[in-house]
Amino acid sequence: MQLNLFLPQADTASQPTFLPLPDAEVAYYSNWIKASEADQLRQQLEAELPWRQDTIKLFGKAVKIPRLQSWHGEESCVYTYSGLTMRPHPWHPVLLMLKKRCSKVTHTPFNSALANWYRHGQDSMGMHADDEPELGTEPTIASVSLGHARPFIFKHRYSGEKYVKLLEHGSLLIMAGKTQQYYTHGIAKTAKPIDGRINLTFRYINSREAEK
Ligand SMILES: O=C(O)CCC(=O)C(=O)O
Ligand SMILES: [Fe+2]
Repeated sequence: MQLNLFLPQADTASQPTFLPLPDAEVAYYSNWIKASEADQLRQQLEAELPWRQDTIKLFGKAVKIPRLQSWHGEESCVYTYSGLTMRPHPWHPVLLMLKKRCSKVTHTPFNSALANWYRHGQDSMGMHADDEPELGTEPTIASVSLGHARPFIFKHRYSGEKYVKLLEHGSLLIMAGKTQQYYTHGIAKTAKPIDGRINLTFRYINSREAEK
């Protein structure tokens, strides 16, 4: 049913690849944004978003998360993540432009975006699913990557099977359907001396759910 989300659009530069993940719906567009524009967007977001390094509680201890983050969207989009409640910053023009482009591809609305800046190979994101109640049961999440390509790891929650997809500069990854119910995902650290990467995940937050 949801596969029509991914019908090729006349105005998108690339055609999607559907990842061979049982129980999930994931589409990948490489070169979704052409390299010269992606370079410029990355520079602008690095310079202009109000980046911060948050602290979360892990086994009762305060730990700095290994990356910088910035949360944007409509005022009602308060988001709770690893026990951290984030109030959104207003939309940045680049985020608003990309949000509209993502909605065109997915035919779904987005009202918020989480920006993550992996400054180097030691920045990472632990395995998790974007399955908070405020995202709904089958969220469509659009993930735009800018900068050094990093392997994105999927792990099936029941079979344990892993699948790795390299998320390239200017790419778009769409996760939909039961992807969050059946898989966790994350970005591992690497000892390689690599350049930074920004990832943007566009989401739809149902603020009524968040209050329950
Ligand atoms: O950096 C990425 O590609 C993953 C980001 C992610 O999983 C998230 O923001 O929830
Ligand atoms: Fe995620």
